[in-house]
Order: sequence, then C-alpha cells, then structure tokens
Amino acid sequence: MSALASIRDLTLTYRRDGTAVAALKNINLDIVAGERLAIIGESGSGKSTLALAIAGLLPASARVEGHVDWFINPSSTLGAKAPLVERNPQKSFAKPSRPPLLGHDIGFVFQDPSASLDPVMAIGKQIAEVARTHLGLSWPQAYAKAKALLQRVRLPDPDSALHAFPHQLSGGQKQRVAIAAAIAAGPKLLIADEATSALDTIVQAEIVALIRQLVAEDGMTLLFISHDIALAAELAERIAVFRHGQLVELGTTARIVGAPTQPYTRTLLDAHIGLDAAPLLDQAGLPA
Ligand SMILES: Nc1ncnc2c1ncn2[C@@H]1O[C@H](COP(=O)(O)OP(=O)(O)OP(=O)(O)O)[C@@H](O)[C@H]1O
Ligand code: NI
Repeated sequence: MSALASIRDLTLTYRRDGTAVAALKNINLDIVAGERLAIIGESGSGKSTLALAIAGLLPASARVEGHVDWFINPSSTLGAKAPLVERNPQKSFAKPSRPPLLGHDIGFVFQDPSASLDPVMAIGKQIAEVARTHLGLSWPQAYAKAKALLQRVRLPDPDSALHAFPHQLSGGQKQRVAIAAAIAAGPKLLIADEATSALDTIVQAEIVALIRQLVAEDGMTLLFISHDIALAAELAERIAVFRHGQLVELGTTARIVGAPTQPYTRTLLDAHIGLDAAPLLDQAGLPA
C-alpha cells in the first residue's frame, strides 16, 4: 500500500477574540492512494478543519503544528487498488513530493455548492476555466471538456446546461456542477465535505452513487466527510472517527460498523440504529 498523504502530529488552533480554540489535536493519519476514506464525527469535532488543512485552505487565524507529507509523483498508483490495513503505518518509504495544488491535484466539494460556483458566470465557462487553467486547454477544447463533464455528472441536456447560470438549477444539479468543476483537472484526491448534507435523501443517494462512480472511473482517492455514519459506511472502505478534535478510532468500514472498540463509535452507531433499523453492514459497500 502506498500513502497519497501522511498527516503527522497535526495540531491546529484557531485564534478568535483573543481566545484559542483547539480544533485538531495531534492527528496521525495516512490517506492511502486509491482508497475511499470517510471522516465522521459530530458537529465541531474538527472534520472540516482537517479537510481545509489537507487542501491548504486554512484561514490566517489558524496556527498549525505538525505536517502533511504528500506523495503525488506522476507515476503514483493512480487507479491501483491498495490493500487496506487497520493499523496506520508510521513509516513511509517513499520520499515526500511537492505540495499539492488545489484544483489540480485536489478537487474540493463543499456542502453549499454556491460556495464554489460564481452566480454571474455560466456554468460551462466555470468548468471550462478549471480545465483551461490546469490542463492548458484552448477555450474550444475546454468547453468540449466541460460538456463531457456535464454528461458525466448526468446533468440533463448538457448543451444548453453549458449556458445556464447556477440560480437556474436545483440544489442537486448545482452540486453536480460543483463536482464537475472539482474533477475537471483530473485531481488525484477528491474531498467532499458534507457534500450531500443539504440535499433530501433521494438526491443525497444519487449524489453518493455519482461520487462513487466518478471516483472509480478516474481512479481518484476520496476523502468523504460526513456526520452521518450510515452514509459514510455506504461509500467508504475505511472510516476515521473524530471527536473533540481527536482521532478516536480508525479502521475498515466493516470493523468500525461491526466491532467498534470505542464507546463513542458505539454511540454513533446506536444513534443511527435508533432512527433506522436497517443493518449498516449490508450497506458497507463490501462484496456480499
Ligand atoms: N475559522 C474559525 N475560527 C475559529 N474557530 C473555528 C473556525 N472554524 C472552525 N472553528 C472551530 O473549530 C472547531 C472545529 O470546527 P470544524 O468546523 O472543523 O468542525 P466540523 O466537525 O467540521 O463541524 P460541522 O459538522 O459542524 O461542520 C469548532 O470548535 C469550531 O467552532
Ligand atoms: Ni464541517
């Protein structure tokens, strides 16, 4: 197995009104190339902070200790299936590479698609611009790419959708466009931070299926952030449980769902089972 990124001793504190908020405490976590990894935990547990730290999007008020090492050499294991182990490897054998470029190496999808879409620019141009900037395409090539991406995210009538503005689309359609823009440059890592949380359950399931398909087709690594353990179990091969800025438990989805070692993980599972009796393991995305 090879790591795409190794997070080492990451501690992060926000300064706000003269007080310090500890958002992440001594996090050690490897993101395995090609895996689907979910980060779960309740509100305020530090999930988004971790995502922003990985993507290099932290606000200036954040004080960071520790580091993230990247292994994004061109010959890396894109598309290869790495075996998953329970333990976090503390040794990396490869030399760290250059830091990643947002948009180029990392695609980021936010909960609110309006956060990444420009309200006064046609969506085709927004997607084409990503392809132009990062892939060096001409405008006609970039528009052709944008149209193909709108087809891939299954937006109806991609030809006219190219000229649509975000306000003309439903929430689910906007999120499809945001995903198209996020993957336009062929990033190795796709980060989805509560990307389906604002959508109703049917649309949510459709977007989860879409993310799963795109990640498989492009051989991307997925970091799926959610407060919903059932949704995470549906999509992810491994789950990392966060609480109060700490990584409390990490393992394969089957192990986390079937035999959690931490009482907090048990609580999250019980809370879900209380709402929906369907056994989580059947949804764990594992071969039957
Ligand atoms: N820009 C910021 N300035 C100050 N404190 C912040 C900032 N962003 C987050 N925090 C604080 O850091 C902690 C972790 O927040 P974070 O947003 O990472 O949690 P989360 O798990 O993503 O929560 P949610 O599920 O609500 O999105 C919280 O206590 C939060 O209030
Ligand atoms: Ni968050």
